Parts: sequence; C-alpha cells; structure tokens
Amino acid sequence: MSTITLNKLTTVKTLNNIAESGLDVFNNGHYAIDNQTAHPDAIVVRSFNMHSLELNRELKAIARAGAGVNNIPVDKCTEQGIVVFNTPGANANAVKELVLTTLIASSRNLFDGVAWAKTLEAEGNQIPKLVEAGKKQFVGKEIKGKTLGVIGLGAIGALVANDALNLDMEVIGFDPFISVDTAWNLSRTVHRAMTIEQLFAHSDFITVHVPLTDDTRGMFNEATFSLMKDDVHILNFSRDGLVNETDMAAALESGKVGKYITDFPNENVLKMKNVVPIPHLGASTQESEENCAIMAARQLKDYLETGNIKNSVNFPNVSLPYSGKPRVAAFHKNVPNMVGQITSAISNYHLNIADMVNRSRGDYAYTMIDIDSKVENNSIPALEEILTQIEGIVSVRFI
Ligand SMILES: NC(=O)c1ccc[n+]([C@@H]2O[C@H](COP(=O)([O-])OP(=O)(O)OC[C@H]3O[C@@H](n4cnc5c(N)ncnc54)[C@H](O)[C@@H]3O)[C@@H](O)[C@H]2O)c1
Ligand SMILES: O=C(O)CC[C@@H](O)C(=O)O
Repeated sequence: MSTITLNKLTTVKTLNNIAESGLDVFNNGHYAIDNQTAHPDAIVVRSFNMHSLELNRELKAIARAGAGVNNIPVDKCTEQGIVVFNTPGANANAVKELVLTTLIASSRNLFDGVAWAKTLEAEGNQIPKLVEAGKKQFVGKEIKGKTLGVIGLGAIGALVANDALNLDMEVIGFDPFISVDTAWNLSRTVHRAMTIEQLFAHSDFITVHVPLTDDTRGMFNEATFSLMKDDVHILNFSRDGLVNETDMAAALESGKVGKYITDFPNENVLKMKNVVPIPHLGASTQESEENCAIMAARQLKDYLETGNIKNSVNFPNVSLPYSGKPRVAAFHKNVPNMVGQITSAISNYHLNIADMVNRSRGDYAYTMIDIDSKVENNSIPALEEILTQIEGIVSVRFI
C-alpha cells in the first residue's frame, strides 16, 4: 500500500527515443523530462523491457507509445496502483503498409533478387546479360486470387484485411474477441473463420496481429503447421514469442512453410532458410512515431492533471469533468463497501462531496471524488493517511 501526491514539478522519464512532438505536450512549465532520475512520477516507453526494472514509489503511470505491452510488468503495476496506458491504433497504418509491402515483395522473391543483383557489381558490361540469364531463379507468385488468413482483427488486422481485398485477394479472418468497433469497420467480404484450424487449412498467406499472452505464445508450432497448406507464407509483425522457432526452422527446411517474414530477428531466426528478417520496422515511420508519442503523452498528462483514465490496459476508462475542485483519486480492491468507507472518511473530515465516479475492472476499482469546499493543504496528509489505512486501498492521490 502506498500514498502518493502530485509534486509541484512532475518528473517524466523516457526509456526509449520518443518523438519530440510527444514530449512537447509536457512543455507547460509543470513538468521536467529527466531520463536519469530513479524517482519519476511517470514513464514513457516503447519497446524497452521493463520486467527487471524496480517500480519506484512515486511512479503513478506508464505510457507505452505503441500497442504491445508485453515489455511492461502490467500485473505488478496494477497491484501498486500504477496505471499503464497504450496507444491503440496509433501505429496501425504503418504496420499495415509494411505487411502488404512485404507480402508482395516476398511473394515475388524481391529481397533475394535485389541481393543477388548487387553481387553482380564487378561484372561490368556483362551485367545485363547475366541479369537476363539469372532472373529465372527469382520467378515469384502473384497474390491476386490467393487467400490471406488474418489472425487477430484489431487495429492492424482489420486494416490489412480490408486492403488485401482491394488487392484482389480472398481474405479469411479469425478473432473470437473482435470488438464491435472493429467489426463495423471490417469489409463484409472478409470471410469469417469459426476456428483457427479453418483459417490454417484455407490460407496461402497467413498474417498474425494478436498480442503476445499466455494464450497466444507458441501458437505457430509443428502441430499447427501440419494443418496448413504446403508452401504457406507466414508474416509475423506481432511478437517473436508467437512462434516456436525450432518448429519454424524445421518447417522452412522441409518447405512446409515457404517463407517466414518476421519483424523480430534473433540468433535463431537469422539462421533459418527462406526467412525475411526485418529489423522491427513495423511502426518505424515518422507519422506513426509522432502519433504514438502524442497520444501517449496526452493520456499521461490528462491522468496526472485530472485523474481521468483513457486507454489503460490495467484500469477502467474513467472520465469525470474536471472543475478545478479538490479531487481525491483512489485505487482499491474491487470488494464491497470501499466507496462507502472512502466517502465516510471524507465526510468525517467535514468535507462535502460535489461529484464522484467509481469504475471497476477485474479485481481492482478506481474512485474519484470531487470535494465541494477548499481543503487546507495542511489537512491533506492526515486525510491521505486515514484513506490509505482503509483495508483494500492501494493508493490515494490528491489533485
Ligand atoms: N511490429 C511492430 O512494430 C508492431 C506495431 C504495433 C503492434 N505490434 C504488435 O501487434 C499486436 C496487435 O496490434 P493491434 O494494434 O492490432 O492490437 P489490437 O489490440 O487492436 O488488436 C489485437 C486483436 O487480437 C485479437 N486477439 C487476441 N487474442 C486472440 C487470439 N487468441 N486469436 C485471435 N485473435 C485474438 C483481439 O481480439 C484484437 O482484436 C500488438 O499486440 C503488438 O504486439 C507490433
Ligand atoms: O515502438 C516501436 O518501434 C515498436 C512498437 C510496436 O512493437 C508496438 O507494439 O506498438
């Protein structure tokens, strides 16, 4: 259990390179960007692995400028009342463009062909003749009329599915947890696979756009490869852990998998036959980096300044219009009578409640209470102390 209060100058630490336009959001005199501090109030991160990082007592929130949060110890953050945000959809177009680019380029053996052409540099005026003689080794396949299986129809998967239809592909999608918003945006001509096995059986190309979780880890393995068409091309712009790399290496050797296009090279991947290793470039566009940084920073700033939560992966979305009245924001266990105990403690202090909101998510809940009278600065620590002593309270903040 920890008690936290907002400092005069709020310290934000960045663990990766974050676009300037995002950091500019904090440029109002109330924040200090300090990448050396061990006591940040907030962290902005991209892919930095935070699992072995100590979460300091002052830390209130972490914003992931991107989609995947498997580099963040989300459960530990929840237990400590640290809000984790991500930026849904902010880099989806960048990833979609690279998926479609590499889908076509690898089907046409473009990467191998270009690499081969460069080896001819020393051949002088023989180059055109050698090109015409050698190009037959790179004859590819068109994607028109082929079937693309899309696993995960979220922000990226839905964009890929819709645009692949416009490239005259057949598209089959699988997502048992599809959101209503995405379902509305998805073309009606995307075929719905009722099981992932159905998708495996019908696809010439498979692209995966799901988060890495305990359920999805290793979903591409010897058993699932055996359900796929021979020479299937697999595109992985999601996470390396979705693929059993030993099984993938064997499937590429045997030709069961014709090509493996992955955004996650490592020492195993680079040894594989017919692999197309891309150095994690899915979200690496100026537009996407700016979109993610600005969205992450705005969400973080809003939370620090008003307590409102939008796009958190571990706490509920909560919005209470901020009137400037003193506000108590409390994280607590999602158990009976927490709100009753918090409001009683406040009224016992002779403070009147103007407005309040309570939302729960899983085992935890968040309550914000606006107080209708001035709260003297010297009484805040005592009230904080009383609130934090309530059993089930994780953290309390006065805004
Ligand atoms: N290569 C990159 O640079 C890059 C960039 C952005 C995202 N990503 C990765 O891509 C993933 C997807 O990103 P997004 O923005 O589309 O996320 P998203 O949350 O919008 O979509 C994920 C979708 O996967 C679905 N899903 C979850 N479990 C599933 C399962 N077992 N089977 C089928 N569908 C399942 C969800 O219902 C959701 O619709 C991220 O989690 C991240 O790991 C990589
Ligand atoms: O920050 C990046 O460059 C990659 C982000 C990407 O992996 C994500 O999950 O959004």
